[in-house]
Amino acid sequence: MLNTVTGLWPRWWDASNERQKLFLIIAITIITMFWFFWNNIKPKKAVAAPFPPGPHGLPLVGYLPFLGNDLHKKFTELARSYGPIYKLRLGNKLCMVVSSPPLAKEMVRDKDTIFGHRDPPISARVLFNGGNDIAWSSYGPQWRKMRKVLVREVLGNNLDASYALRKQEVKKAIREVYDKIGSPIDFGEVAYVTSLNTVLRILLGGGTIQGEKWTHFVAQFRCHAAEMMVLIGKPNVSDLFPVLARYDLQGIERRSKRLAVTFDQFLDSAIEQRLNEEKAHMDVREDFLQILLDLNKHEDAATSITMDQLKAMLLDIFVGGTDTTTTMVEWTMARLMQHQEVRQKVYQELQEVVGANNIVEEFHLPKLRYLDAVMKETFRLHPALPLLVPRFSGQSCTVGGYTVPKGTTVFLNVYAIHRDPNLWDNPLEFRPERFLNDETSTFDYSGNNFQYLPFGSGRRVCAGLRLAEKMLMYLQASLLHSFEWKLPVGGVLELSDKYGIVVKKKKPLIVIPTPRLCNLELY
Ligand code: HEM
Repeated sequence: MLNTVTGLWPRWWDASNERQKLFLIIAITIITMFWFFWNNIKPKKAVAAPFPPGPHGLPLVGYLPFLGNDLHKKFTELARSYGPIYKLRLGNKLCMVVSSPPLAKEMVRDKDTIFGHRDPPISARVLFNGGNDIAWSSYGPQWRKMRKVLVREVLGNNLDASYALRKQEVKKAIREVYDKIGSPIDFGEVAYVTSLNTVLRILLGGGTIQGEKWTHFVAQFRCHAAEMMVLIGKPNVSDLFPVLARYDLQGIERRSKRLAVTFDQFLDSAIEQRLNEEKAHMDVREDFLQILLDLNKHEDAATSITMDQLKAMLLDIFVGGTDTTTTMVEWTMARLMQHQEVRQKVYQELQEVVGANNIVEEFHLPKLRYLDAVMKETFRLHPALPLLVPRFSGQSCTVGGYTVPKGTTVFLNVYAIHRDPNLWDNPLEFRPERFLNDETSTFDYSGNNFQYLPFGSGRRVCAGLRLAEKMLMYLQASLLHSFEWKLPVGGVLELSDKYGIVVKKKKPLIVIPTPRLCNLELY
């Protein structure tokens, strides 16, 4: 029996071994098939896109200590090492910098609602009605309505109506320069005083404040405006480290609150005076204040605005239009001083289009094609806002295949795009003719070509574009047509810039005017 059993055992063992092998083979096949099926058929779990590359900073402060003073240049330099999109941490804030046309398009055209938000600094939040103006408010119904009111109701049909007010100020500027014929003058100061007067005149100057009273009003406004620009432009520890905001270590919030009250009182008194003029049926010329007061009385919810919105919009137009215009007029003149042959062509065009016995009028402007190219080339090399107004991502998304988390501050580096040798021939050369070529003659300021974005692009493109174009060309053409300008003997032309909310010339442009027009009554 035992023998039988032991005799059977090896055979059974062999057989059972075979069975085990078979079982093993079947099991492996099933597991392999299952694994294959699982990996290939089941819906794939999304693998998160990586973060963009970027420089490492220090704990707590991030890259802040390495930024230096010229943010636009530092950001351009970093793009050479890290590519067209990179990240860096500034204090508590995650920031990204984008500097190529395809990525700019992806951001402000394809994903415009995500990047249509802003993250205003505390100073702007305090000064601009809680950040509920146009420039600082986030994308949403309030911003959409305010922007529509500005673009359609205020600037839409009324720009031509306010031409008389612009003309009055430009004529005044020409007279003032004429009084200084032959002596060196600070061209930026002339441009600033004229821009300030022009913007305030079209905003508030249609009423009865005239003469000495107006001069005093402008002088006061100038002081407050200067402080406002300092407060908005100053890096604030409270913005970079929100946990410290309650201590207001630099006193910026406190000063902004005080200034906000001053502006409020200032605008209140201008509004009150206008309402009194209305009551007394005085003859008031159509300025933006009048248009906005009429909208304040509208019943229609789509266009009516509150008094707070009215004041915020007046400040937006003021801030948007003054420093930017001044800076661009000064840069253009500096470039013309550097390039005599370009200057001669501008004068030749003015001679043909306007003539020596006339002053420049706004209807001449569309015919000044060469001057237009000069301004575009100046904007290319010296965009007034080289990083635009920073955007803020409202939700997480990807750009260029990289993750951009919700709440990231995004800078679009227009300065780098405008000077990119892959996009522009000899990009550092000042050559207005490039805007008269077939390829580039279609470049305009609307932001539709992502290679050229001096006024931004997408939904948040500059809301005052039409006014800006008119003011800039009119002022520049008038100052050029009325005078020859030259550098003082031994004067050196400096073209370096200084970073700020608006990137200005580092050193003032000092030039000497001489009259060009034969008819002295034109001055
Ligand atoms: C040379 C003149 C000017 C330049 C270079 C300029 C440039 C710019 C730029 C780059 C932006 C940001 C765009 C973006 O984020 O994509 C902007 C926004 C804005 N600008 Fe201008 N600007 C000028 C004149 C004006 C004028 C005259 C006004 C007044 C009506 C104005 C009102 C605004 C407003 C309200 C915004 C905010 C738009 C928004 O966030 O929706 N700007 N500007």
